[in-house]
Amino acid sequence: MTCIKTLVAQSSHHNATLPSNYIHPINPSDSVANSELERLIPTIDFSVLTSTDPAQRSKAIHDLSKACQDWGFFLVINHGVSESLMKDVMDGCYEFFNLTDEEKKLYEGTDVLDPIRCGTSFNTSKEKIFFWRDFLKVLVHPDFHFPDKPKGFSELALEYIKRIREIVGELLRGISISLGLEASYIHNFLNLESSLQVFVANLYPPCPQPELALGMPPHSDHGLLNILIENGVGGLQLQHNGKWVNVKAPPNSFLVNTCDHLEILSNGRYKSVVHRAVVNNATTRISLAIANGPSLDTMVSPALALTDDENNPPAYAAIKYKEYLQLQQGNKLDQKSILDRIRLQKD
Ligand SMILES: O=C(O)CCC(=O)C(=O)O
Ligand SMILES: [Fe+2]
Repeated sequence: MTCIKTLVAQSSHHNATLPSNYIHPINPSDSVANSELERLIPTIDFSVLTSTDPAQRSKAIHDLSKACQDWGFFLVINHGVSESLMKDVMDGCYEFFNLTDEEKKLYEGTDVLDPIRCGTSFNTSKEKIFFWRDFLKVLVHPDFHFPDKPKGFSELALEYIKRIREIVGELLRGISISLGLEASYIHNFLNLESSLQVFVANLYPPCPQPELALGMPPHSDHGLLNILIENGVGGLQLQHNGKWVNVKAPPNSFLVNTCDHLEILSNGRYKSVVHRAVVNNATTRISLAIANGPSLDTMVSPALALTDDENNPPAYAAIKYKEYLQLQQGNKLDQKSILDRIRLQKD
């Protein structure tokens, strides 16, 4: 399967049209919201969340709780990760995608749980219509794997994912408290000492007919929190009250979305947000998402303290994270289809 980068390089620039196996029937009800809504996306100031002043900290936890409940999405600012590390790791992604097809072929992988996998679309073995996206996915925690090219990329990535893990740890402490649980509840219950972290770099080259294509379909993510940065070219949209809201990260901020296992753990209080990536015909977009989940062999179920048999029965069946991940990565990416499989009927 040819990656998009090569496909674009091979096609003539004049009168380029989108190959028919990339044309998606666009749903006309998929309306894009006006930019007003975009300005309402919540922002969490990380320095306030980690403040030693209890009043400041509880205000930030309250904001975090509202962001998770109302949006499933927020920006994080003042997180302490240096601009140069963020830039260097993004440059590494760019250089990785610039390796030759032969070099990248070494990292292709065959199984959805292979530690290093690069490819195109989402899961070409299950798709008839493809997405305008190339990717690199690497399992980087609890064991660190990484491609050995380009030179120096692996060291940068290791430093970056460590910092992300610290930030995710703090966010999840705040989220535990906001759910009325002990600060360390999520960490202990989901064995975050050996949490799964996946490094996902996405490349969206310019597309000849962007209105007919999609970079990624509407979907939610596995895991707890996904931390995303991008190269200043917008394309991410999230679903909010039935509309698609464009999201663009202000320089040096993180885009954070809540994922399926937080929805399960919170018994539906914090729903994973559906999002997609659209493409453009002018500029290459790169995004880097770090997926942060439970440890692979954890059975995830709604927290006991958040359920009761009478008014609030468990809304999701318990499932091992590894099994969920295999289902999500091994099928077509489609809305919340895997979460829907484990929803329990409410009478
Ligand atoms: O590139 C983006 O903005 C979205 C990426 C994404 O949704 C993912 O990697 O799961
Ligand atoms: Fe995603």
